Amino acid sequence: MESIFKINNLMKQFKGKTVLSIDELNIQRGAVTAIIGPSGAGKSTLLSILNGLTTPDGGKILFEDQDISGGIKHGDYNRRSMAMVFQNAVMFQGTVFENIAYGLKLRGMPEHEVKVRVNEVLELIGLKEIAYQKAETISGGEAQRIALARAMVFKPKVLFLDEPTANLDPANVTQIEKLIVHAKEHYGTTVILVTHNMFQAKRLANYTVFMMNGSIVEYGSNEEVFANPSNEKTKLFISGEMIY
Ligand SMILES: Nc1ncnc2c1ncn2[C@@H]1O[C@H](COP(=O)(O)OP(=O)(O)OP(=O)(O)O)[C@@H](O)[C@H]1O
Repeated sequence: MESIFKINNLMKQFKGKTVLSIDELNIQRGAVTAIIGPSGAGKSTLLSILNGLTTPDGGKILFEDQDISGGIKHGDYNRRSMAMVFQNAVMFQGTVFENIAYGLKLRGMPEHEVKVRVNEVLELIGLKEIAYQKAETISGGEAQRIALARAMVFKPKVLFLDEPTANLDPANVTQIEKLIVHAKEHYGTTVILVTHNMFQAKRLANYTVFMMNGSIVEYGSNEEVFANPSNEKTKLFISGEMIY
């Protein structure tokens, strides 16, 4: 398998405290990689560095063999290959359709093409019937599905998800997970998912990174990490026995 991201000797500090220290990490292209670990382990910081939004204080990070250690600027070509969804999505004013179409229009995509793309994702997320409803009137679960649709409509090379299903009911979780698998299988999207839900990591990921105190404790295929972890701390964490 080919690596889409390559990290070496990565270091990040906040106010003099080291919050991330990673010797080596290669993220596989076209796979779902889950990042798990206790609160404060550095998961979101790592995601933000991979996404080029946060710059590391040391080390090197390559995206498709280009050095992005200095971050990725707005309007940069690489910025357009990546999309990100956080928990608790915020809707723009306007309809559900307009929310999803907005970014494509901004990029100058012709109207008819926008329509085709947006309708395709609306179908996928099962929200076609509320396409013309005002976005501010929809439920939290629907908003989160729309946020994912807004990211997926670009068919991004990389999709970053930070706790995308936190606080959602099982039906919405299932819809979102289906969409993530669809992005991987039909668009060839590389998905990097931060989750507190161990079962979700197990269900969705091909690879899992287990982090603690800013470092990687274990990284491997899901079979390795969940069925046969090599580190005692991983065993405790995935069995729910770790107290932190
Ligand atoms: N902008 C910032 N300024 C200061 N400290 C920060 C900043 N962002 C993160 N940190 C600190 O860095 C450490 C790692 O935070 P991070 O959010 O990456 O952890 P996490 O594993 O994603 O946690 P959680 O699961 O709670 O979201 C924490 O100690 C946090 O307080």
